[in-house]
Amino acid sequence: MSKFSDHNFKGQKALIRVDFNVPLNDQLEITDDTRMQAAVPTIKKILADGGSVILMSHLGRPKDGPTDKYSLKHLVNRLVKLLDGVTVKFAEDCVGEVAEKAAANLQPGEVLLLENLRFHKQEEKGDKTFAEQLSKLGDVYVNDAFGTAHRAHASTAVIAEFFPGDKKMFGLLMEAETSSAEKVLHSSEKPFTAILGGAKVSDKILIIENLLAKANNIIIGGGMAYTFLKAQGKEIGNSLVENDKLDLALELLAKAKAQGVQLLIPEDSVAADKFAADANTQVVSNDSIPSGWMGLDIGPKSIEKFSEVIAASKTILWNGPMGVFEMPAFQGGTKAIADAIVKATAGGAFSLVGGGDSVAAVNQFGLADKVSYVSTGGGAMLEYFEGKVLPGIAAIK
Ligand SMILES: Nc1ncnc2c1ncn2[C@@H]1O[C@H](COP(=O)(O)OP(=O)(O)OP(=O)(O)O)[C@@H](O)[C@H]1O
Ligand SMILES: O=C(O)[C@H](O)COP(=O)(O)O
Repeated sequence: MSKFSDHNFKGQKALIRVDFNVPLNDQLEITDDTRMQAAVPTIKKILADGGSVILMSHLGRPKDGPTDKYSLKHLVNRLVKLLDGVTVKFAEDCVGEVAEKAAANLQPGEVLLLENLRFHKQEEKGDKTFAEQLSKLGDVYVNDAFGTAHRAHASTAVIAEFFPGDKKMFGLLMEAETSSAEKVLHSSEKPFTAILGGAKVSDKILIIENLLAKANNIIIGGGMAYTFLKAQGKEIGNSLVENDKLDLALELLAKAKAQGVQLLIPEDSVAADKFAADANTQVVSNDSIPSGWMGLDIGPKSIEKFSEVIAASKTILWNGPMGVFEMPAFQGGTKAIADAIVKATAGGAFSLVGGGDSVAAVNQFGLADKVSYVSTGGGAMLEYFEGKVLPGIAAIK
């Protein structure tokens, strides 16, 4: 493995895996470009050395091949702006003739953005031939995708096999992220509170088990909470649920109790009669969400309880919004939890916020500079905290 800052990229084509999985609205506009901004120092150093840059990333979770909604072409203009007007070319496929030609024609000082890696099924399968095809596009491989480092995919892990030790390295973002996470891991003052929310229930529910060994309090909000509530036999109406995780949820509740960890689940919700910004809403107890309604935010009692626990914490880890914060009617819970974290931070706690949407929420509320560290990793950050060696990191080392 080579050290990024010691490497001179003059005349080289650097193939960088970035995590440009940014949130887009219905008009396909970027609503938060934190992850793109975070990759800029790495890109600029390569261009300043006299090299050229080939960027590859996924966007969302496309299931059926190329889909306009998930095209990285929607990011080109923003990238040009963030790079102060540098030429950014776009290849409509990440492998094959289109990509190879575009890479071959790339001049020093230019950037080429490849189309969404996940338009090919081979990416997530970690296919070797696909990884080798990608590897041919660049002279050196730089992994700067901390947010995707927990995935053992072709572009994040397998590809590293095709570069010799002095031609593969981490980028500046990856270095910064891992050193901040190490700081928290080794200096976590108690009480340590982990706050989890969002919609990726099956991904994140497994992380809770490992957090039980580290945290004093685990707060569950967002879509994830309803799997726990249903497991306890509560009526959750049409709320988000993963029925194959009900037993696991019960097991986690029992384990938390046995280990003396406070696992907090929301008592009430802001429920809606449809998943829409103009839905009818009502605050309901989580004992019984009316049939046909769905919980889209935590309610006032939950906010009060969660805020008390946060106020007494010295280390706070937050991933996943408390509700559908993209819609004003359901952003109250996420905003209140963000405020509680900011207050605790001002009082001396260390707070780390990570995850595409959690970071977007903190930015939307103008609070990003009031927490201790904003990470571009959501799931990746959580897995790092579990002490796992992330595939994207292991592949380079
Ligand atoms: N009660 C809920 N029902 C349905 N969706 C919800 C609910 N609460 C939150 N969400 C949605 O969860 C999404 C974010 O979840 P996600 O798990 O992707 O978080 P994240 O911060 O982006 O983390 P990561 O970076 O790991 O993906 C948001 O789009 C939000 O609208
Ligand atoms: O947003 C994220 O957590 C990363 O970009 C990884 O996305 P994934 O969960 O779809 O693999």
